[in-house]
Amino acid sequence: MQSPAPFVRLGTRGSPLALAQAEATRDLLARAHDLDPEAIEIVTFVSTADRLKDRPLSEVGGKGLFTKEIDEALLAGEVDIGVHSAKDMATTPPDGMAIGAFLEREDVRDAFISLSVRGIDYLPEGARFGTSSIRRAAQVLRLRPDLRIVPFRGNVETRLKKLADGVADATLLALAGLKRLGEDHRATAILDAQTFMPAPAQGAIALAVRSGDERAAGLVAPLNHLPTWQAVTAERAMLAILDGSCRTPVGALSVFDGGTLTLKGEILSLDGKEQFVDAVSGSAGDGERLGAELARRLLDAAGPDFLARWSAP
Ligand SMILES: NCc1[nH]cc(CCC(=O)O)c1CC(=O)O
Repeated sequence: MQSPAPFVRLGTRGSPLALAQAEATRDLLARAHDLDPEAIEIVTFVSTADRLKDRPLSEVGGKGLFTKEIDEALLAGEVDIGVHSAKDMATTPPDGMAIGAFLEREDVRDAFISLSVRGIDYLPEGARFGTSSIRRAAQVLRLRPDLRIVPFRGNVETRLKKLADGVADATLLALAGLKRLGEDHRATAILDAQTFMPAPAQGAIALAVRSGDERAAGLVAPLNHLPTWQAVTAERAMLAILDGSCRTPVGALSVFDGGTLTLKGEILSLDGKEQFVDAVSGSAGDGERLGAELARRLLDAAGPDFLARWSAP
């Protein structure tokens, strides 16, 4: 006998973190619409980023690679909702797709993890720092130019295993991911977001839908968290102008004070020696404009050739 068609299908990558995010989405959908969670099917995809996991993302082409396969399945009608880490998404959604909601953001900060020392300052001269993020590498090198950056890709578990195997002396991971995996006790220290600005949209989960799919849009709408939407919109608008493809180190931090959003941002040279930081404030609903304004200010300060000089190959 054929089993009944699922009520709604979620598309996700198959990593433990991606699955945890899809399961959280399923539970929120079930609760918001009084559905049996069993009626919500989770369909997993292997992304290009997962297949090319031995090469730095800045090399293989960046953000769209985490979402491509899921985007295609969504457009083909094989799934109804794509569940993504917002920081892995291209700043412009592919044709025919829209972001229907951002779930309430987790902690935006990065966690420092080491099995030998309690903070970046304590690493011995020339220690190996494992990261494939050009933002994290630049931020770490800015403080500790003596450290050696070693490539460190793979999912969260793989990276923790690499640390245990001695591939590097320390690494940085998003605290949000560790929390969602119940692994935040692995954090040796939590970095201050003002000095170690997170990636734009870090800690937020985006729900993608087909443009014009009213049913899917209606399903995800109650899950949208407005302050997250506003903050992530501002951060992604900044990123869209600075660099949409992961090739320039960019950090961002949104802070709310009542209805006012302050967006702080930075761009760095790959070696961390040059850094431009600025902030803009305005109405929280004006994120697109705030992000664009901050990006222009940073570009003006850095000079016209900064991005060309300091983009990853
Ligand atoms: N690029 C990989 C990625 N994409 C999202 C997260 C963490 C979860 C999040 O930011 O929501 C991670 C891992 C990491 O940076 O440690």
